[in-house]
Amino acid sequence: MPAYKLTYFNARGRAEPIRLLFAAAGIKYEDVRIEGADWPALKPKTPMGHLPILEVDGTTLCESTTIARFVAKRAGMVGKDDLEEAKADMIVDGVKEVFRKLLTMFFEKDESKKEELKKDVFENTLPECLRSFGKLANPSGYFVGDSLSWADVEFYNLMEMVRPSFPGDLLKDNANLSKVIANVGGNPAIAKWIKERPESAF
Ligand SMILES: N[C@@H](CCC(=O)N[C@@H](CS)C(=O)NCC(=O)O)C(=O)O
Repeated sequence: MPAYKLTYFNARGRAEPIRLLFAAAGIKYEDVRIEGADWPALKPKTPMGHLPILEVDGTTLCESTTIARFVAKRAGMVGKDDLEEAKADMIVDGVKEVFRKLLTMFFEKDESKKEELKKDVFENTLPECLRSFGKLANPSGYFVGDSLSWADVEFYNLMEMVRPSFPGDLLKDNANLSKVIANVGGNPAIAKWIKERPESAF
């Protein structure tokens, strides 16, 4: 059995979709969380100078979406054929667009600019994304086929990130997306991971 070692900071951030996928697949891995103080020494040893990285069978992978796709492939969670795979990729790329805007907002130092970005994300980006995604998810609550894929997991993770700072229920008029959330959150292995995972700010 391959040995997997995932290295990131003690945060959910860009590593959490990968951890959720490992959990869903029941694949054992080492969940290494480094301290900020240890990063300068590790950085030059990583393939592109950032985290997360995944070490597997003597190869070190980086880029969180690449790693998530790789784990999803090993778990049989990318879709049944190339069209389903492309649809799952499309959803994940859409999720990452929103994620990028959220990060820009979180790290903005100028308070008035931050407020503007926040308004734009919550009044435009997110509602538009949810409207589109709601039409792309099927009524059983999956983006592709009739079982959990990494697209569902990435979407779930995005919603976990935005929900605490969004006033009201983001998905109240969106039955398909509510079902996606229920399918992912109700997966016993994922629910167990969420209950037991280490505390982290983000
Ligand atoms: N596109 C990369 C971005 C990775 C990235 O920016 N990682 C941050 C942590 S979330 C990092 O390593 N920051 C420390 C640094 O760049 O020195 C990915 O998705 O993995």
